[in-house]
Amino acid sequence: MVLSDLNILFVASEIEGLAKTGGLADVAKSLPKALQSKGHSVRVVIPCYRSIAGAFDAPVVLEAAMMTEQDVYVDYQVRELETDGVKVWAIDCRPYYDRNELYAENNQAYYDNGERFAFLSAAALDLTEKLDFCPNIIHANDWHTGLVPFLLKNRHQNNPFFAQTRSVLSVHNAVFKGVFSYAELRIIPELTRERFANIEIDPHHVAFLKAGVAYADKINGVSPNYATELVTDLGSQGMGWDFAARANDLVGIVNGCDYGDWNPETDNLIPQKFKANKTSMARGKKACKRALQREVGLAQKDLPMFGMVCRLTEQKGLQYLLPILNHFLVNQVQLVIVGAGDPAIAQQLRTIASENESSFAFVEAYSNKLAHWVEAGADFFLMPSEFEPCGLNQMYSMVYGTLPLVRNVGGLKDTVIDYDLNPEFATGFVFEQPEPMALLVAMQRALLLYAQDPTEFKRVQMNAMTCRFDWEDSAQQYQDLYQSALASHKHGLPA
Ligand SMILES: Nc1ncnc2c1ncn2[C@@H]1O[C@H](COP(=O)(O)OP(=O)(O)O[C@H]2O[C@H](CO)[C@@H](O)[C@H](O)[C@H]2O)[C@@H](O)[C@H]1O
Repeated sequence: MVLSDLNILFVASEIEGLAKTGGLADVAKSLPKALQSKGHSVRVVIPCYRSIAGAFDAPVVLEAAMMTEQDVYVDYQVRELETDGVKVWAIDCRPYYDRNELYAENNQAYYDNGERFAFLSAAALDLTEKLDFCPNIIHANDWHTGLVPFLLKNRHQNNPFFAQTRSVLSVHNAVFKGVFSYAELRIIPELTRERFANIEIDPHHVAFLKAGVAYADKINGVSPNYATELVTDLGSQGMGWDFAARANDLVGIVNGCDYGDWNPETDNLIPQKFKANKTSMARGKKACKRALQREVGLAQKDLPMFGMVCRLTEQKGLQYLLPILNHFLVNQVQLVIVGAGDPAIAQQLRTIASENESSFAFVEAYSNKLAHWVEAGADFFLMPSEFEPCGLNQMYSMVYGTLPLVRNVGGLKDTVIDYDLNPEFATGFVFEQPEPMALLVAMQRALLLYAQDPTEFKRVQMNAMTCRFDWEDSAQQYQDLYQSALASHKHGLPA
């Protein structure tokens, strides 16, 4: 097998540029692009959501019907789009995907998500055969596509088209398992004919993520440290046994940073571009900070600024920040949070913002422009996550000279070097304990460096700006993982 010549079918529920709610989308755009530039033929399969601009005008490359239940066929079309030179096959099946959002509305998951994403997995296999794109590797991502490896082994095990195909599952976030009852999954007849104890969470429910973990030929967590956490009870969020059973096939591969999108020298979204030298950075960041202050209504002063951009969930560590926020804002400091999600967290942030109008801004939104502005204009970027499989914003922050302040978990541990532990190579600040006081102490440490030693602060910013997390390196590791999947026997059903 010539390794630069693989056919790779990358199946995901979102992709940056077309449909995005979080970091999975960034990976679904950047990794296929990096793999393609290594010479592989890559196709990305996603649902054709209503929100994808121009999707319904994109050319139809396949009209198909897939049998779901006995004698029941579901019609679908495949529309061909492109992001950054990579072909995307969007499954146009309007009853499932023509909705306002991707997964949920008003914080309420769609009632038929089990069926919608079971269909995505089954149709990905159906369409690749009908389009005669014979994949060496099918790369599934998270629970949404966890049934891909399951179906490859339980539906297509004797299909000659897939005789040489192996599957890989990337785990971006094991907290979401995709749990559905057998009764909800009638469109997957394999699951109505018999029970699969190895993917069940109880006699009536299966978890799509367990299906992916049980049946993929190879599995990876999205950072080396996350891969080690996944085999523990705590880090796997209840799936430690499943991951431990596959420990020999589990590796960690850190995500990269797409420097085409995130780079202060070329970023057309930010108010002033800047380079990785002290003068350019100081001027550029100052202009970006002023613009950000104006945009979010903060006092236009030369104050140290902390930023945060995230989904509002406990994962992101807001429960550590909220109790200390008022206390921290007593300092000569500013803080801006851009986020959307949990209404209760949003309400608390709104209240604190109304009490601290000149020093704290909360923008309840999902805004790519503001994400770039915060990365460029802030001095520090907060990621006090309870858990963080990899994290991308800490890498984005670094290249903008915005020092990440992170908890020592998951991929944050693999990517940020703490100032006090290793001043020479430091790129940010790291704290250990999952508690508000530990976060506060780290924030005070960051402030101290900023206020007491501006020259040293700039040196650390330069460290961060010149640190590289290239997708090319990660793609090389995925290529190695694909190779080991291809070398593995087409094993039968796991016990
Ligand atoms: N309000 C907002 N406005 C604008 N942009 C916003 C935003 N909220 C989030 N984003 C953007 O969404 C992405 C978030 O990426 P992360 O990796 O930090 O988190 P996420 O938890 O979604 O991803 C999961 O998958 C990724 C990919 O593997 C892992 O890195 C991560 O640890 C794991 O939890 C970034 O591009 C960020 O800028």
